[in-house]
Amino acid sequence: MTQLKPILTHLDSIPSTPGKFKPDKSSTYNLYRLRFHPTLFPRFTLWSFFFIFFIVLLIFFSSPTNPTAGNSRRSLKNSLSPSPALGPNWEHRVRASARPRSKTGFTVLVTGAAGFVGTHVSLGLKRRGDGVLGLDNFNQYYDIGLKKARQGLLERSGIMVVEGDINDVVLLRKLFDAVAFTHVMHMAAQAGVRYAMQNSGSYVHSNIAGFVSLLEACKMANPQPSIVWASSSSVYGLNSKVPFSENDRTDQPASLYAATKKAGEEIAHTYNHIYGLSITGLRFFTVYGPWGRPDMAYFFFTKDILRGKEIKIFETSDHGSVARDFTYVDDVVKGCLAALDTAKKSTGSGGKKKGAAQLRIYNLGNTKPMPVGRLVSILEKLLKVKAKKKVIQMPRNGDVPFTHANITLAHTELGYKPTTDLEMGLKKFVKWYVSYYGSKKKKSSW
Ligand SMILES: O=C(O)[C@H]1O[C@H](OP(=O)(O)OP(=O)(O)OC[C@H]2O[C@@H](n3ccc(=O)[nH]c3=O)[C@H](O)[C@@H]2O)[C@H](O)[C@@H](O)[C@@H]1O
Repeated sequence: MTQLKPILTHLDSIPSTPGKFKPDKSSTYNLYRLRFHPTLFPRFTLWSFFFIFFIVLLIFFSSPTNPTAGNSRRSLKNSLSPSPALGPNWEHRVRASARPRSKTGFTVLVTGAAGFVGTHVSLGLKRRGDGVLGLDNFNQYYDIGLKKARQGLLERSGIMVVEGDINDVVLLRKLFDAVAFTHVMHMAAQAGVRYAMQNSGSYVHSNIAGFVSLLEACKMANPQPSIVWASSSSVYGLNSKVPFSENDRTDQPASLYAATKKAGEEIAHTYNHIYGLSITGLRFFTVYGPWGRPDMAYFFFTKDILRGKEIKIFETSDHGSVARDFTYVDDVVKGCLAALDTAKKSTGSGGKKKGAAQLRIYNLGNTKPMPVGRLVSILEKLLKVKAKKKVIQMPRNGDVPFTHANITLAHTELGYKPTTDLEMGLKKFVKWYVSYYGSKKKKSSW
């Protein structure tokens, strides 16, 4: 993002429509002279060749026809670009945002703070008096307008969201220099199961390289923070034993997304083992709710039902229903905060381990899997619109036929107890959706 700026600034001075370009007199005069001066002709040809080549390059790098490619280029730029000049005023705001209300409050860095769960977790922490600093790269995976609106929500609660990528090591160092974070709530990720078939690089960039970059910053910090991060139910992959328990095998992921989350769990093990970082991974089960992600089925089904557009309901190859353990976001937030509250301190400092540290994994699900068809009929009832449904066989796109969480461990150790059923959760979602987009079709760009 930061490296895009100079290019965009430059582009600002280039007319978008050549016909609208009004060169000043001197340049017209010079061009005139260049064009008709016989000795300068070869130089002009060379010059114009370079100019056109440069313009083509600019167009190629600044206006991707393929948002996917644009995304990965943008992420790459984020990681390579120098951080913006971050002055004393910036540091002052960063510190103010991260300062807890009481001495016992936590000082938390929330990555992916403008994301769906990141926003809710940030608000939950702030509400109870913890200091929260957000970090988000505002990538183009889905409507940036929605992310900016979430940022507005956070800012109104006194939470600053720094715009930057977890791969930006200079920025991370600045943040950790400015604030002694007691905890890191790591929610930043390339989410979505099916999109991995379009943009594999962004999963590696955010979920693997980005995670390592963040852990590097945490390991060097003094004191080291405790880390809670978002893993995924997708790590259970093609397992058929239900419900899914934390000690079940997780070695048959069905998507690259799942594979990168599984890799994250192994990476967490390494940083815990070598550097004494206290790390807790939370396996979220299809989290939904207000301010949700437009790429998720419940969200775009709502949009399409309201627009009278056909929706596709996946079924298994033997015509069985596909089911998910849909989990309401407020329940997940409670699990996240409980994980933070029970996290022990990291034992190392400045890159050196001083003793064994805590390493945990928990399922945060609802324990009541629902067929996708049932999700759709609840939406139809709430929206008072009949959906145009088409049942098709689940494409080979990384989806798994069902998920079902065993939450005994989270219940015992975190006191986690989901209380929102799908009807109630979708009712809250639809209420938000209609207030945000209107009951007709407002521009949700997914
Ligand atoms: O639990 C998780 O770990 C994952 O949950 C969701 O992934 P998913 O459960 O696939 O959620 P959706 O993409 O919203 O799909 C929900 C259900 O609708 C189905 N579906 C999806 C799309 C569609 O057009 N039709 C359809 O029937 C899917 O097969 C799935 O059963 C999130 O998108 C992931 O980021 C997250 O990590």
